[in-house]
Amino acid sequence: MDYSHETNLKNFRHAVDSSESTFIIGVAGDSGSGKTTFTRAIRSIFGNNMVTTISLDDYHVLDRDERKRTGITPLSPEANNFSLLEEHVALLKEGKSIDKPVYNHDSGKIEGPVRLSPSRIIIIEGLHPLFTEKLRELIDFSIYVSPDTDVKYYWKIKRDVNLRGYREEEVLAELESRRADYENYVHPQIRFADAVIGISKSRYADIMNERGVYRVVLYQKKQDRTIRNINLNFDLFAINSLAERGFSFDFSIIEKYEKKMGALSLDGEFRHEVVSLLEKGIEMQTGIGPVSVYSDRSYVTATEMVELILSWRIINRRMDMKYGSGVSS
Ligand SMILES: Nc1ncnc2c1ncn2[C@@H]1O[C@H](COP(=O)(O)OP(=O)(O)OP(=O)(O)O)[C@@H](O)[C@H]1O
Ligand SMILES: O=C(CO)[C@H](O)[C@H](O)COP(=O)(O)O
Repeated sequence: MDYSHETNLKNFRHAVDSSESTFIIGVAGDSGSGKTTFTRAIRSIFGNNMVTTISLDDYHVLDRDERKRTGITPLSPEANNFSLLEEHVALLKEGKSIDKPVYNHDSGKIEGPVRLSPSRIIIIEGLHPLFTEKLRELIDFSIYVSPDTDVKYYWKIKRDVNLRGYREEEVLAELESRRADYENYVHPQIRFADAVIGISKSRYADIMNERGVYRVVLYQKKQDRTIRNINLNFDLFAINSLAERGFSFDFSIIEKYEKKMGALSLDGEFRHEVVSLLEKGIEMQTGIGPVSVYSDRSYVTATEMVELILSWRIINRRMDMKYGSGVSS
């Protein structure tokens, strides 16, 4: 579908295309917490060629053997080159290319460098995107992904055993050996994030469910203004007569991380019609349509709802940076 005739010049696509600087999104969280999964969804919502992702694993300075020998975990600041990362993010923000190292998860070795030229949006995802003040200044919008321990352990074991060649006992031992560094160096970044995604077991499904059904709470700092409100469409008649799967939601304002935050809690699976207005809004703003990830589905999960809501929030932030209060004119 081509929405270009419906968009005025002040849309997200125009804001992104006409700007010299790169919009930087930081996605922080523990290993196996769902950062890559979430980042991949945002990329497909915005269009893969508009967004480049950088994994902060590439900024490890100790390879796997060195970490094993010294007992230093990848979560420790000593295992990572933050000054190179800061230098690179600053260059990318100015639209300049970088020569980036590469951490090879198969061999456990540091390789490269490879040349990387920035696209208009860059997502830096990893253990420490919000670790230093300089990084926090450079990042325009930040997300912390925070699944409960039982969910995280299940995901991490499944991923590392099936895709990274580890045995379950090795993954559990590794998780145990990282616990203190997680608490000391990774989790404290949560208070700097613009949005926090909490994930826990759904009341409608087991942790080990194939459809990805979880309870997801989106904590967000208050926004000064929105470019336009987009309704979610809870049609009670359609829900009563059509929905065959359960869901629930609630919203409250809570005091968290020393500030007031909105907490939107979504659980279960929602009829696709609920998010269709939101999808249309995103399609019009990005000039990409239909939002290909979910358009042909009867149901979306709470995680997918949050991916769409956060994409809308990112669009708002980018447009606000470009046009400020003149955005709706
Ligand atoms: N929202 C989700 N719903 C269902 N499963 C998920 C979700 N997010 C993550 N997973 C599962 O958890 C595994 C790990 O997720 P992912 O690779 O995204 O984590 P990560 O934070 O990027 O990890 P790392 O930093 O170690 O690369 C995935 O392979 C997937 O099986
Ligand atoms: O915490 C991690 C983030 O993905 C990894 O464990 C870290 O990057 C080291 O990778 P590997 O376990 O493959 O040596």
